[in-house]
Parts: sequence; C-alpha cells; structure tokens
Amino acid sequence: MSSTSRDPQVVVEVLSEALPYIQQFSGKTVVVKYGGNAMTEDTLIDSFARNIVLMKEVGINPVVVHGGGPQIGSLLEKLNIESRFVNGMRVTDSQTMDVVEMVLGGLVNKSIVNLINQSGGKAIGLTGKDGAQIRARQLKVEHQSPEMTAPEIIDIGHVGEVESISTDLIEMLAARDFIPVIAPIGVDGEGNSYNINADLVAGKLAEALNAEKLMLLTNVAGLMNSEGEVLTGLSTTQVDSLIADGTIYGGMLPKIRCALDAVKGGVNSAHIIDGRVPHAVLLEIFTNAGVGTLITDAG
Ligand SMILES: Nc1ncnc2c1ncn2[C@@H]1O[C@H](COP(=O)(O)OP(=O)(O)O)[C@@H](O)[C@H]1O
Ligand SMILES: CC(=O)N[C@@H](CCC(=O)OP(=O)(O)O)C(=O)O
Repeated sequence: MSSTSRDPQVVVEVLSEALPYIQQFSGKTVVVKYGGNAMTEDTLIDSFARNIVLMKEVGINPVVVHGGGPQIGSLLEKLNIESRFVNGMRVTDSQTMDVVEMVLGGLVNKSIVNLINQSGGKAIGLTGKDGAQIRARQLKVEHQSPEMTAPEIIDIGHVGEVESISTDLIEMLAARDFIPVIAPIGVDGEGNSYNINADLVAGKLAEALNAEKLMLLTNVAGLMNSEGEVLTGLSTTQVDSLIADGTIYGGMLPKIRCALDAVKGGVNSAHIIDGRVPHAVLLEIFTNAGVGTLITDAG
C-alpha cells in the first residue's frame, strides 16, 4: 500500500503512539547488530537503513555493528576455501582472514553505509582497526563433545575476542550527527588483524558506550526452545541449561552470551529480534509489539 492510500487518521495515531518512546530514548545510544543472515533481500536492507535514519532524526544515537558470515562464506566458496566453525566461530587461517577483511571491511560495510546515506543519513564505515578502536587478542575456544570427559582448548587461528574498546571516535562521529557503521575486525599491539564475531563486538561496544539498548537482528524469531517457541525473560541459569542440552547451538551461542554479558555490564536491555520482519528495528523501539527475545539483568 502506498503512503498516499493510508487513512491519514491512522497515520497520525501511529505517530502519536510513538511519542512516549521517542521521549524515552531521545539522547540515548542504541547499538544495533545487523547479522549477515538478516541481510537477505534488498527491500529488507533498505527498510533497515531507513529505520536507522529515522532513529537518528528523532534524537536517538544509533551505532550499527554488522556481521556478514554468509557473505564471507559465499566468497570463500568461490575461492574453493572451506568454511569451518567451532562453537559458532569461524576457523580463520591467514587466507581466510584476508577474505574476512575484504568482505566485512569492504563490501558489506560500504553497502550498509551507502544505503543509510541514500536514505538521507550520514553514515561512516569503520573497522575496529580504524583508530585502533577495537583492541583484540586471540580467542582460545573451549570445545567439548558428549564423548569427551574434559573440554579441550583449540586454536582456531586469527579469531579474536575484544580486549578493550576506545569509544572516542564513535562518540565524536555521533556528536557530529554521523551514524557509525562498524565492521567486527580488531587489531592487537603488533598490528595483527583478528576476525571477531559481530555479536561479541556489538555487546562489548554497547557496554563501553553505556548504551540504553542492544538489538541483535538475526534470521529467527528469537531464542527458541526445542518446540520452536520464542523464549523471553531468561535467567543465566536457564540459558546454561539450554546450552547444556543442545537447544542453543551454533551462531546463537555467542549471541545469547553477549546479550547476557551486556545487560550485566550495564546495558538496560538486550533484544534478539527477527531481522527478516520489515521495519524490525522500529517495531521494537517504538511499539509494544514485543518482537523476539528480551534479556534484562533482572531475568
Ligand atoms: N535455540 C535457538 N533458537 C534460535 N536459533 C538458534 C538456536 N540455537 C541455534 N540457533 C541458530 O542460530 C542462528 C542465528 O545465529 P547466526 O547464524 O550466527 O546469525 P546471525 O548472522 O544473525 O548472527 C539461527 O539461524 C539458528 O540456526
Ligand atoms: C569469528 C567469527 O565467526 N567471525 C564472523 C564474523 C562475521 C559475523 O559475525 O557475521 P554474522 O553476524 O552474520 O554471523 C565470521 O567470520 O563469520
């Protein structure tokens, strides 16, 4: 339906209903993680970009952190390089690291920046290497399968975890009305690059920025139980048991862990939401629709 064919009364009522949310979040920072799996259709990416611009226009400071796992996977496939994951993390040798940097820092970052700019925003794309703002160290992964008596520590190459984040650059850009768009690549003191799971970067960045909200856009309706029902208001203990019985696996592991860490670290709420729903970001921020899984410290 075109905007001209909508009942004007409905349009103004919708705008009016958003007012308390606009007042509540104006001046606050919201970190939005845009997962590669949610970037499936051009119209969806376009509505995501418009949502981010609208947030900025009403006085909220959006900071975008993006993923791009499937996009990295498809270039690796073209280059005949196999993709392997351990606990939801990509095993990253030097060759894979080059591809990760090209895809995340180049193609994906610049296409999001371009779409936000096309929608009237002022986006600036950066990786964690710019201004050395994301200091990383190598992540050691603990892996245990049912047949093993004790977990083993495995080296999965150039995969990093966040050691520290400097928010100067992001705050400077946000204060001048730019929208920072961050690719999850970190750097250590020697200048080595690290591939960091985008959820982990988003969670740590939300903490460092004292963000009001962390929104994780993905390709499922939320965190689900084994019956496929969306769960919300989970405690750490409930999450631990869902991990232990295999209900939470793969890419949902870093996502739920970073959401729990972020709310423990002072972020007011974290939300795992379905990025395949048009205008998912606005639905979460400006309505009571209750999309997805909500995580708060009280959970
Ligand atoms: N309990 C669960 N509830 C929902 N999704 C889950 C669960 N456990 C594992 N997953 C998987 O996690 C995926 C989302 O993580 P990921 O693929 O890394 O997405 P993104 O690119 O958005 O970060 C889902 O597509 C689903 O396959
Ligand atoms: C270490 C690790 O796994 N890094 C991720 C970085 C991209 C990412 O996190 O993308 P999504 O959010 O789309 O999953 C990867 O190489 O796929």
